[in-house]
Amino acid sequence: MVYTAESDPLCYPGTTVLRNKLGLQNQDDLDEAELALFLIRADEEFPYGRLDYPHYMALHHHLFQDVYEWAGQPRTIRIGKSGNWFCYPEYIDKQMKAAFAFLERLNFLMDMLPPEFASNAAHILAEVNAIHPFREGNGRTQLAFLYLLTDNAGLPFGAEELVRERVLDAMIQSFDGNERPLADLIMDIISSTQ
Ligand SMILES: Nc1ncnc2c1ncn2[C@@H]1O[C@H](COP(=O)(O)OP(=O)(O)OP(=O)(O)O)[C@@H](O)[C@H]1O
Repeated sequence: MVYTAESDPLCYPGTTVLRNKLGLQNQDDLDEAELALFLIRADEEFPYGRLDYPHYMALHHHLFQDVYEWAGQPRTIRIGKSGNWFCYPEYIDKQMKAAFAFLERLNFLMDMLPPEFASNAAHILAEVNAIHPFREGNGRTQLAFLYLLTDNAGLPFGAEELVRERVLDAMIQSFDGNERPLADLIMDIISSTQ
């Protein structure tokens, strides 16, 4: 996804292409390789963890370790999308700790009725999206983490509900303070019978 970014030391000089382990300096080539390598890692077993902040970072590392040196590490520059600026990097650590403390207080969303699970999971995802801890790969890490939350709660995960436009619209609305579409989407995901 294209970001509004400040001059970025993570990019090859004079470009908006992120430095990568493959040495690819063309964005289309990088997109293609990144997706292929991500899909291989997404198919593997995810790292074990406590559904906490370190686990979230480990998940990103797992998914993007073949592409970026900084996989699993928070970004250091300010970024935004379509006029929405995400958490300034100096506050990422504090905000992530707060989001994951909330999740722990809710006992990681276990033993909840589906609508309660959906609205709380939507809130966690909305928070983590507004923080946007990584320079790239946030959306895919969010959805991988949602899968871990459903799995831990013994709920199904209907991946067929993940229609790109619907996910994007729900995330953007959550950024603007309306978490309802995201909760409805999660409700459909966990109601899946496929
Ligand atoms: N204008 C916006 N405001 C808030 N959130 C947005 C906006 N545009 C996209 N997003 C969210 O940002 C996330 C995508 O972040 P990023 O591009 O870092 O992840 P990705 O995994 O590389 O991309 P994608 O999710 O598109 O595959 C998604 O959750 C998306 O819904």
